[in-house]
Amino acid sequence: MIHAEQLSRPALRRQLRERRRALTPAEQRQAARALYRQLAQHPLFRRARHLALYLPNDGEIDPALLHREALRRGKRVYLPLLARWPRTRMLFQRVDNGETLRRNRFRIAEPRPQAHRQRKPWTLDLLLLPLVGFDARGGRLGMGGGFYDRALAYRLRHPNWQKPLLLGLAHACQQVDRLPLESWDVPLHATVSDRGWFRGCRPDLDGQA
Ligand SMILES: Nc1nc2c(c(=O)[nH]1)N(C=O)[C@@H](CNc1ccc(C(=O)N[C@@H](CCC(=O)O)C(=O)O)cc1)CN2
Ligand SMILES: Nc1ncnc2c1ncn2[C@@H]1O[C@H](COP(=O)(O)OP(=O)(O)OP(=O)(O)O)[C@@H](O)[C@H]1O
Repeated sequence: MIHAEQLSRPALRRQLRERRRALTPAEQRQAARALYRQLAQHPLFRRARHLALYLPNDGEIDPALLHREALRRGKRVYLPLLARWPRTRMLFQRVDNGETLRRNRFRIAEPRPQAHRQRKPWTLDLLLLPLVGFDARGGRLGMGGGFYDRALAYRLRHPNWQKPLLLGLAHACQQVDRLPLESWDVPLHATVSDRGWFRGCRPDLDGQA
């Protein structure tokens, strides 16, 4: 496992991004299926009515099987959408099966903005977050844009607000021993990888299994 303290944040990001990009298509497919098995029957997924996930980029683990299953079970599925202004803002917008998407400035597909389909993050039940690196206590390293941290900043002001449940999705090889916690970092309740669950700042999640 990588010892995160010995590396700068950019160096750590570079190493971990290289790792996930190095996975072969067969390894990616296998990891996506293993992730699906970890989550599809879990009560936290089964109970969620409004859930946000992402379209994979740069070797991220692919939640497409969960996406399809969520739609099959009649859940509402949301994707991140970068706001035109301010450019640091990220919104969550509901998507339909087969809806045409466009590419944002990072070349990641996203829905065309439609205000009536957007939902405030604190009203979602479950948020599945992409990540570059994670640790076993809820630490998350993202792509460096601060988009998720900004969208979730209300959590730091309202620590008792429960929604949504924050689950990081990862390849097992993205785990590091300990990520330094920045003042704006919003800890994850847990991270789920193709090899299992890592409870973060909600040790009581066990009680919900
Ligand atoms: N799948 C997925 N969707 C997501 C995110 C994510 O991490 N994963 N985001 C989570 O925040 C937002 C996009 N954030 C991003 C931040 C930086 C880069 C990135 O690749 N930066 C390049 C430079 C690209 C450029 O400027 O043209 C780089 O660092 O190499 C990509 C996405 C919204 N959608
Ligand atoms: N709540 C916030 N308000 C204002 N700026 C923020 C907030 N959260 C993060 N930022 C800024 O965003 C920048 C990137 O943060 P960080 O490196 O933690 O991003 P990240 O978690 O890797 O990215 P992402 O959340 O997009 O995946 C930091 O310079 C930080 O100042």
